[in-house]
Amino acid sequence: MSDLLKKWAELADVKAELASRDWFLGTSGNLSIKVADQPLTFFVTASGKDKRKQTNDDFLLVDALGNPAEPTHLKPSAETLLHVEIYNKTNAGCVLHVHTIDNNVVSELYGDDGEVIFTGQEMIKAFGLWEEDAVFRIPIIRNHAHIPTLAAEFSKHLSADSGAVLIRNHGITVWGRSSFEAKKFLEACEFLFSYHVKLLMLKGHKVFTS
Ligand SMILES: CSC[C@@H](O)[C@@H](O)C(=O)COP(=O)(O)O
Ligand SMILES: [Zn+2]
Repeated sequence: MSDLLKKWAELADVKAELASRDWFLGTSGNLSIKVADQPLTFFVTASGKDKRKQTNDDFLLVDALGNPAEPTHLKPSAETLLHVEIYNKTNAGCVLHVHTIDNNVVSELYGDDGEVIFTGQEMIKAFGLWEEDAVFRIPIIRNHAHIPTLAAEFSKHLSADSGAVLIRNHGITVWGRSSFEAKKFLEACEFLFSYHVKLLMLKGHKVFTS
């Protein structure tokens, strides 16, 4: 198998796994994997597709500006510019973006604070934070409809080779050095969001019934 096909297969595997979690509702979500550094090329999901389906049109190769790197009838994801920012500013190898109810609820709950903070939970070790009192922060940015504006705001939070940013009432974008790391980050984020939302709901319930 060529290196290009290996990258395609790697991204297809991640996509299938996220689909099995039902994280691509209503054609939402986009994924990418870096293929080469100089010049930058990466596979990104084609825009507007049902990402739960597996087809030969799932991904296309794009360049450092997010434009198709070879002739194709496919359109790169509407949010390709965010992927471009990540690959240009970090050593990330893979970028994952999903819309879930939990990530949207958390982004709205803490949107005015500009970040959500997690501490005292075993799961934050997934982000490489091993100290008992470690704190994990996820920035929350406004959901600008104008993608270059969204990408510019998103870009301010790109200082590490792995990380996560919530886009308010939209979704989460996570990146990692490898597809393994990006998926681990995404799963850990969604675990924390789901835990937090359930805890708040139960606490509210307790307040009302006690
Ligand atoms: C209901 S999908 C909304 C889209 O604008 C976008 O947010 C998204 O995640 C998918 O867009 P896509 O262009 O398919 O990558
Ligand atoms: Zn989106």
